[in-house]
Amino acid sequence: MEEADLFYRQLPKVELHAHLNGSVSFSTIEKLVARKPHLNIEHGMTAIRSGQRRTLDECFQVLKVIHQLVDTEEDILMVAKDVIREFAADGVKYLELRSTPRKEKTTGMTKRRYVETVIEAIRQCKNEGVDIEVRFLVAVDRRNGAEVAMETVKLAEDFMLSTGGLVVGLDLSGDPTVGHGRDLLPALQKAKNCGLKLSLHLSEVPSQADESELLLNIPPDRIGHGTFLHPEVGGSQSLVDKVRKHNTPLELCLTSNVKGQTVSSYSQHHFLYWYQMGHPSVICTDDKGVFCTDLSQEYQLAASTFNLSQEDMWTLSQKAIDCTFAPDLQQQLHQKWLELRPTLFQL
Ligand SMILES: CNc1ncnc2c1ncn2[C@@H]1O[C@H](COP(=O)(O)O)[C@@H](O)[C@H]1O
Ligand SMILES: [Zn+2]
Repeated sequence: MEEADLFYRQLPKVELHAHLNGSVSFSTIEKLVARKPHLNIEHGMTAIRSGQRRTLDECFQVLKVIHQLVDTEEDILMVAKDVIREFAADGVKYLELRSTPRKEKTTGMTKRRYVETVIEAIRQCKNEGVDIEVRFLVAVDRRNGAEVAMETVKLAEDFMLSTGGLVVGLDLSGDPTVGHGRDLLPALQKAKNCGLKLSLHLSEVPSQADESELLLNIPPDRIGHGTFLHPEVGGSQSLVDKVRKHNTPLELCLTSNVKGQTVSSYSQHHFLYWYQMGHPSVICTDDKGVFCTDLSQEYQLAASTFNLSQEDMWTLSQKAIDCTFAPDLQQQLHQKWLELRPTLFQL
């Protein structure tokens, strides 16, 4: 392994934006395919390799293929445990996973059981001594509308209260070209009021300025992507001001945006805009399986693209601790970072 690779792998990291089914690795896909040969799914259908580009719409098709492969309780348990172990092996010390409980008829289990299964995976990894803290965000898929969103919020609230703090929040995701955030506002507001933290995908595609304006008024606790918020790309100063006023951290996923073609190249990524402003910006993977990446690679890409030093990247990873939805763990994580620092900078 090259020295730079080793540095980014050993760098302790925080992952805040990872969709469970988008994070399924090649080796887990192989196990799933072996369980379901009749589906005739090949790996080319579940991932977008280096140098390949897809439209965002095609990315959602890929996620649908993965959903076909991950459709029983055993699958979900295996996938969640594999994903957690892989993040841990990549040097992630704190992970916030998010996933959408699917309709009972597509998985044979209730949405409640779906969430319980992911929680079980988190608990099993903890008992096995995997060196990572994991928290969970229940995801609302915007394509399913207001009523399902409200049900999901209730489910998330129940789990927040019954899991001793493992469920910390709610994610809003799904195809950004479908539906309007306005309809989901009551559900999101309710989530916020009952103490769930909110991470919302905002302005992932152009022409969502109105929706973003509305959703930023809630306000969310973190923003996923925010690709088109700033004026240079069709957003507006008023959107930027809102984000700045609340100091709302952004979850930035370089490879996801480049492969999904909402950003034309790494050097054009809006990471630079926010980072230069000193705004809290957290590098994340989004869907490490689909986009064939991992968090160390994303850190390394940001460093090489924007000419940042290892020291800069250290600071970026350390600051991400303050953006987690687990305030009870932040002090302990800072301590861990301080303990690990000497070994890293001796390389
Ligand atoms: C690429 N950009 C993206 N934009 C918006 N939503 C995305 C996404 N990538 C993934 N998801 C959301 O995560 C689900 C898959 O994981 P789970 O089944 O929930 O674990 C997708 O169906 C979509 O709702
Ligand atoms: Zn996402």
